[in-house]
Amino acid sequence: MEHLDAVVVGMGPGGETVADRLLRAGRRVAVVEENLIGGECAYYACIPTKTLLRSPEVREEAATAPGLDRPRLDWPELRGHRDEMIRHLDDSAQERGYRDRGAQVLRGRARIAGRDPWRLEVAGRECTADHVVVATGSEPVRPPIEGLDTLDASTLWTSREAATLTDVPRRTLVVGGGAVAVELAQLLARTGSAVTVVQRGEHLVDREEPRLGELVAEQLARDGVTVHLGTEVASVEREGSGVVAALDSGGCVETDVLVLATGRRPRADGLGLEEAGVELEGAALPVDRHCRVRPGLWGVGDVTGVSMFTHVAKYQGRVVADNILGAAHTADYTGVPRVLFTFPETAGVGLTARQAQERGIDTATAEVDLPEVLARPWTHSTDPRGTLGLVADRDRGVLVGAWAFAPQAAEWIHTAALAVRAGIPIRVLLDAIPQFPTFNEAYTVALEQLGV
Ligand SMILES: Cc1cc2nc3c(=O)[nH]c(=O)nc-3n(C[C@H](O)[C@H](O)[C@H](O)COP(=O)(O)OP(=O)(O)OC[C@H]3O[C@@H](n4cnc5c(N)ncnc54)[C@H](O)[C@@H]3O)c2cc1C
Ligand SMILES: NC(=O)c1ccc[n+]([C@@H]2O[C@H](COP(=O)([O-])OP(=O)(O)OC[C@H]3O[C@@H](n4cnc5c(N)ncnc54)[C@H](O)[C@@H]3O)[C@@H](O)[C@H]2O)c1
Repeated sequence: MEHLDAVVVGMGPGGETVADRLLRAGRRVAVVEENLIGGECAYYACIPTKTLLRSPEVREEAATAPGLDRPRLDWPELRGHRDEMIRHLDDSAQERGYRDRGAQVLRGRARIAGRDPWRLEVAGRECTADHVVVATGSEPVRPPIEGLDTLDASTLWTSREAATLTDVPRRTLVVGGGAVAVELAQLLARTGSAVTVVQRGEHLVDREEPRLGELVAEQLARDGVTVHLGTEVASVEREGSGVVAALDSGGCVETDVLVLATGRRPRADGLGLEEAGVELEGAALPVDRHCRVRPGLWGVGDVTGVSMFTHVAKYQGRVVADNILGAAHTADYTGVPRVLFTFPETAGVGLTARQAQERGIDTATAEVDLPEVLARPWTHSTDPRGTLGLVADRDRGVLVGAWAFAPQAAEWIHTAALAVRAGIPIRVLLDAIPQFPTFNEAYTVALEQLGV
């Protein structure tokens, strides 16, 4: 039986980051993937959705830029570009790339078959390793809606089917109100579907500042999306080629497709972890601050349940690779940006005002309307919009959170992300000199409003 330095189980962005770093350091590595090398992100999640959202965004920007007409959207062409971006669901080049770099590529579902040393079984083959990295991602949560089992794949989608869609449904019902629901609702509405969103929570994007949820709801209304808040789908029934969904608030929604966007759960079962003495925390693989589960066993990405983002999976991948290679690295999640690639972009980092108060922080907040205080929104669009909010700790004189709803917020939220992560004093931030005319200038105005 072959012995390796490390086996990486699951080749999404988390697993790929670890494998790449260990291979660069000359380690003997096997990578295991049961579906496509690149993971959910590359084929079914981040890449297709961001690709499909971009053309409608450009169209909107053109429509509000003086002297330009609203361009026509060619769906087959956009879909064709999406297909190229997701490599036509073909990872043979990725497999070849890893083999060329000296990695063993094992195709199939991995199972831990023993420990001391770690022993893995994949499609009837076994190997042992000093290190096993579990990077198996997450899967969609299926809510207990009566009648859901009677729907087939043509009428019941998860984000996977939505992100790889061929034809835009005439009517879509999106169940949920988080990142997946909002991005899909906007992209479907902007490519021609009549979209309804049914969200159980009282706000959209309910992990964020409630004000951000209001702004997102206003935007979806502009896009023609009907949003039901504080509502659940009680039951569904087939009717002809479509579906009728009964709402718990009374009334019903007729749709061609129902998309489940009700959260994701870490995918750690069936790996033989419990048999190896590892107890899961809920569905998540519990890791310490070095992303270690046990000596020689590591967890990376969505499976850890820490924060389900590609950038977090990649960060944890860097942390694990450093620790395996002997450079102790402790993970710190204080400045993780959370972006929705809607138009305008929606971004948050750090704590909401409520979370800060619950932690006993003497909290100061600010909210600025960007067109009121800046030149940039006006040079950018004839329909200038945008809001920036800040959350500060008065005693420490630092930012603990920020949120924004504005063009390009995905980029400039990183100013706040760095400030929160590094604890940059507000007096230093106030003495910074942001470029004129940019959205970044909003920080100076909002920081002054804090009065800290
Ligand atoms: C619609 C949608 C849009 C998103 N957009 C963004 C975005 O814009 N930005 C962002 O940061 N995040 C986004 N996310 C979240 C992002 O996709 C995940 O956080 C990211 O993919 C996690 O990476 P990972 O490496 O942990 O797992 P994954 O990408 O899920 O990869 C895990 C891999 O492990 C494999 N695997 C699982 N079990 C086994 C096994 N037993 N044996 C072998 N292989 C196995 C799977 O086949 C898969 O390829 C989005 C998510 C969704 C659903
Ligand atoms: N741009 C990005 O970075 C991006 C994009 C998409 C997804 N993601 C990540 O993927 C993960 C999953 O996203 P998500 O939006 O599926 O999950 P989520 O947990 O963020 O949101 C789920 C939402 O669905 C609602 N909900 C749950 N059950 C419901 C029910 N039965 N009926 C109606 N509403 C219900 C909840 O109130 C919640 O608002 C998140 O961690 C997210 O960060 C990131």
